[in-house]
Amino acid sequence: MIIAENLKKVYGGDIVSVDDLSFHIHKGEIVGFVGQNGAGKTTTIKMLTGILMPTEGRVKINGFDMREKPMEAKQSMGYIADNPDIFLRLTGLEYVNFIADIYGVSTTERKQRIEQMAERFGMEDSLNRQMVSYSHGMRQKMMVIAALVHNPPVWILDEPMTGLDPNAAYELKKMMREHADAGNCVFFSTHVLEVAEKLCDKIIMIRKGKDIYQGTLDELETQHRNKSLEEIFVEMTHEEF
Ligand SMILES: Nc1ncnc2c1ncn2[C@@H]1O[C@H](COP(=O)(O)OP(=O)(O)OP(=O)(O)O)[C@@H](O)[C@H]1O
Repeated sequence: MIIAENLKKVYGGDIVSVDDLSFHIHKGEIVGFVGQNGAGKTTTIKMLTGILMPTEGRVKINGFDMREKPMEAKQSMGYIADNPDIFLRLTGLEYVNFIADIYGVSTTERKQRIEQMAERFGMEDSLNRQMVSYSHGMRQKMMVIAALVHNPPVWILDEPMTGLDPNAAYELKKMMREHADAGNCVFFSTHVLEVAEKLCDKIIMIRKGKDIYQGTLDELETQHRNKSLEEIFVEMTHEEF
């Protein structure tokens, strides 16, 4: 459902942020994307979502090539950026309706989805307040609701748990599992290794823009006997200064 082929991104002519990165994410999978600060996770996610054009390589979402069929590719995905501080003058409901209008979601469908997700995140009573008055976590919850209001098959989430309280994080993890189990896929970046450990079918670990591991956590732990994921991560992403 997500195909990244030989992705490369060079900023300003000489900063190689992502370098020859390839992966496939299939139906039914939750895949965690991990790596140190500055490893190239957000840059990769921006290429997957069509926000940034790759310097080299290509992206396919749900069978649609991002260069040739950008509208179809984008229609197939729900994307949560790493910063929820946008459109703060709108109320939560106005923001979600604005996104639902862009995707052409019918009134009945959006009402049902907004109500259902607002209830799961405990946001029912805050939908009519301006987002400027929200806490960071509440803004993050609205980003999740808006990103999923068109019921996209492919979810691409950049550090989605940041700022969420334990209840909301629990709900989102449950939603991710339900979504994958229904024959869709979820790709998300995280610094929280316990989340990756508990939730993901596979992980992709990158270092300086290159992948250093792709596969299941079981395989990784078998390769590094008697070590925790944290110890393995530190060992594999360690840089010589
Ligand atoms: N607009 C830009 N111009 C120049 N360099 C950039 C730009 N955006 C990112 N970079 C560089 O690309 C590299 C990867 O950055 P990126 O934001 O993709 O990392 P990340 O893995 O998401 O990091 P973090 O975990 O801190 O969010 C870093 O060296 C960063 O400085």
